Amino acid sequence: MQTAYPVHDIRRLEEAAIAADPRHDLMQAAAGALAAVVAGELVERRGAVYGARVLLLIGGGNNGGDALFAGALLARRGVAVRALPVLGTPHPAGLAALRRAGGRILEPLAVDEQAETVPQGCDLAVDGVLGIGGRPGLPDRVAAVLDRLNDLRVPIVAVDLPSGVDADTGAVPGAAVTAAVTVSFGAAKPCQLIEPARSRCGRVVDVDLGFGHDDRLTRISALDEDDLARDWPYPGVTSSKYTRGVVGIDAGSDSYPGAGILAAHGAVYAGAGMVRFHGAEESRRVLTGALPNIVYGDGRVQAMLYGSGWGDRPDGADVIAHGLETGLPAVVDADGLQRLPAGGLSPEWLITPHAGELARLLGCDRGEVESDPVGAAHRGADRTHATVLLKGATQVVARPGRRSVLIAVPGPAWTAQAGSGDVLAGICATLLAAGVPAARAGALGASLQAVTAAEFPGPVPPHRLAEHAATVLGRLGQRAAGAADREGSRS
Ligand SMILES: NC(=O)C1=CN([C@@H]2O[C@H](COP(=O)(O)OP(=O)(O)OC[C@H]3O[C@@H](n4cnc5c(N)ncnc54)[C@H](O)[C@@H]3O)[C@@H](O)[C@H]2O)[C@@H](O)CC1
Ligand SMILES: Nc1ncnc2c1ncn2[C@@H]1O[C@H](COP(=O)(O)OP(=O)(O)O)[C@@H](O)[C@H]1O
Ligand SMILES: [K+]
Repeated sequence: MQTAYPVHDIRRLEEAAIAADPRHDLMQAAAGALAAVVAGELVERRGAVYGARVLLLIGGGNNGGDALFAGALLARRGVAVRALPVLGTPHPAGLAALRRAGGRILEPLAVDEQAETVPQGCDLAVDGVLGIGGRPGLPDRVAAVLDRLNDLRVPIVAVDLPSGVDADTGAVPGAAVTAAVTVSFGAAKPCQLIEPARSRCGRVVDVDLGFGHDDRLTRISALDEDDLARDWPYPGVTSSKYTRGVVGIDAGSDSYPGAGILAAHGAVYAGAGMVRFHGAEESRRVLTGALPNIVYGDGRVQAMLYGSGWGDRPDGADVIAHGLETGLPAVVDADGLQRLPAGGLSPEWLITPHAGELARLLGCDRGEVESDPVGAAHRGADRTHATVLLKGATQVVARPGRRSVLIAVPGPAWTAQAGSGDVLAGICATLLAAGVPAARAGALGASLQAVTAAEFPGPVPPHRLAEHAATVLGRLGQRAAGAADREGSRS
């Protein structure tokens, strides 16, 4: 699990670290770590540090200061360092340090000349334009320099974060750096975890600056495959179908029978103890042949799924309202999302909108949701009183009244196809039926689908991907059992 903090919290952590030890010079520590990473890249890419040519892109804040002090350290190791001020007035002490070490400061040139100053044969560029003080987007003249670096295939090491991205939301609304490596100081920023900024970071090196923690921090916590393997509710030696959980599925319609079929595949292949199908007649006909283990009579159920493929089902709102009265946890997906009770749901319920569906719930544009998925997921949870899994390139889980969020393991965009959402809803309902709390169910379910798509890449249809998820769970379960055995033999 990796945890990022919003910029205002990172500033608080910095202040606390400085207050705790005023002599600890954070900028020198940052610059030292940055220089070491750049040196490592130079060795990897050209075999030696000495004699390399490095261009520093310098903005007017402390991010530029980090780059200048790192440049001074590199110059002392025989690197030909040139600094190009591209924004604002460069950090004066950093400039002086670079000069003393033998680095060259290029004249800030006229708007249309900046791009020409990128030297031929430049081995690497350092992006010290903007850090956590940056507003997203970069002026055209900086974009021109980046284009030139890109044309010359010069790799960029970003200082703290790639300049131009929105550090808190992960949005990339204008020109921005695409880094080969990002050297991130003190704590991870949300842009390291949220697309499209995440892909702009390249390899991330986290540098510890001795920041502490406190309970007021907003945590943006990203699951990894180890978390998925450890937290999945595998059957134990004494499990029965009831302890594993009975999933009730009310999904599909005569117009969209596939959704019911796909949701049932998701539930079965995610390991439900039993699946009771209460959905469309048309879906049933296929399911009896395809998945003969599914039952159709009324009986015990531990979690429900409503809404996938309902279309314009007229009694949908009543079905959900009745489900709420039973007190069982449930997933509400797709068309069910337009039929939520005015009084809201419950935090034990998981709703699974994509950006368009959440925008409709919030009465805003899809673009607004996509440009700040964490913020939008919060608003969705607060509005519906339910736990929200916002689907998309980055899958965010938010709980009502809670600022911290979970982010699922990222996966390839192969899952961006009709029917994936239905399978995912079935997977999440299985987790609820097994007793997993709604937030963890959303994060684990989305992670399983992503990890499966990464392991079985290509245009695999969603019901086949569901089958592959069973294979992945088998593998993860063995790994988790092995890890538990090793842990047991140590203690
Ligand atoms: N404060 C600390 O304790 C530490 C800070 N460090 C560095 O300091 C950075 C933050 O420094 P700053 O707060 O000075 O902020 P930045 O270096 O991100 O730059 C802020 C400056 O750029 C201008 N600016 C912002 N967005 C712009 C845009 N889109 N176009 C044009 N100009 C824009 C602002 O007006 C401001 O003058 C961190 O990212 C990190 O690199 C490190 O040295 C580690 C310790
Ligand atoms: N760019 C992307 N990269 C990775 N996964 C994606 C991307 N876009 C969508 N997904 C995932 O694909 C699935 C699509 O679900 P959804 O849009 O609800 O499809 P449907 O409702 O048609 O079944 C979700 O799990 C979503 O998070
Ligand atoms: K930067």
